Amino acid sequence: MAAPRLPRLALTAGEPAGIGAELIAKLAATDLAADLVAIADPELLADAARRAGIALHLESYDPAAAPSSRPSGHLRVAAVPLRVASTPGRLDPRNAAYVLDMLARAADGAGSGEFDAIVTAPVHKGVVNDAGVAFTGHTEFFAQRAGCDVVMMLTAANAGGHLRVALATTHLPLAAVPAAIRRADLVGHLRILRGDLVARFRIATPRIAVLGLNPHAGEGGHLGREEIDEIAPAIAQLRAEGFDVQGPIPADTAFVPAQLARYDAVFAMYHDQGLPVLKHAGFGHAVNVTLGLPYLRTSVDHGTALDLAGGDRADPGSLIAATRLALELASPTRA
Ligand SMILES: NC(=O)c1ccc[n+]([C@@H]2O[C@H](COP(=O)([O-])OP(=O)(O)OC[C@H]3O[C@@H](n4cnc5c(N)ncnc54)[C@H](O)[C@@H]3O)[C@@H](O)[C@H]2O)c1
Ligand SMILES: N[C@H](C(=O)O)[C@H](O)COP(=O)(O)O
Repeated sequence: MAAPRLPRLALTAGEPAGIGAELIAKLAATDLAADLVAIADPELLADAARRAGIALHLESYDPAAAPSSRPSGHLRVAAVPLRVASTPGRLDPRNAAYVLDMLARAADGAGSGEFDAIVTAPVHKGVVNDAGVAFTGHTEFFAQRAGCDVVMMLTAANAGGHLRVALATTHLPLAAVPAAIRRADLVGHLRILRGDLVARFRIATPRIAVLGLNPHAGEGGHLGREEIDEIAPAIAQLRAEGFDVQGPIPADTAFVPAQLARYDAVFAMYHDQGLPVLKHAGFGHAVNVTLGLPYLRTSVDHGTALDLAGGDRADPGSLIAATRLALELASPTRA
């Protein structure tokens, strides 16, 4: 019997002034058995590899060629040209279009089944906005392009298991969060979270902890009403449908080990309620997964690290973990 085909993964190189190209060169230098296609400027990749002292052999990617694994140090590239030469550590809004072109190429390829999953290196949200394009992150970009609602979840290996933190809201100012905590949205996002925990993560009956928004989950309404008006009704609706969803749980104690052991995932109300805990536990090896897309997308747990760009100082641990997770979870869509 023929061996199952490896999933074909699109790797986007992210902000050119950051560490993305170096990370991709380091990933290519591993012996990870995968059908990897970098989406990037080939010269930028070659330059990053040289600066990091990595022997990288780039080949041009032919979408019609049979999927194949690659020898260590080899990488196929779907070329997207930089708009202007890039200097490590120096953002240039003129290259925002390059960043968006890479994401669009990956999204279109994944949407058409050319790629089984997308793995993204970090982008700089600010410089894309400085270029005049409203952009809050990959998660929202891919959701908008696919025309669907999504959930951001980060996962990290934890003593004896996995810490998974999903977010009710993503990249918005803290002042805008309370207005975004709405029963219907919470129900929709919890359905996506549960659906992908079952379908992709193979957890038959996921147990989900839903956090409160306010201190002590609102203290019975004395410290805020979102728990009473929006979060508890969303939980009650889903519990009536048979979901194993508990809460609203006070966020300050939700992450103590005895509590965490009861759940497969924690659903936090906002970015900096959930992600500092996850990154404290697993920074450098955790993975960001976008749930709800028609294809799989994983990413690193860190940013562009402009302070490290242009040498051999970036740790590729999270990109390697994101690639491994994509290989594990992606279902090949082509024969
Ligand atoms: N997946 C993504 O695209 C993603 C994720 C997070 C942040 N960002 C963006 O990155 C930009 C910079 O964000 P930031 O400065 O808050 O966070 P950052 O993660 O870039 O840097 C935080 C600290 O971690 C270090 N660091 C980050 N990655 C590292 C690596 N691989 N190896 C070793 N050290 C590493 C940096 O040197 C810095 O000291 C922002 O625009 C932010 O929006 C993008
Ligand atoms: N919220 C993510 C984090 O803090 O790691 C990060 O900003 C990346 O988000 P996107 O994957 O949406 O770009």
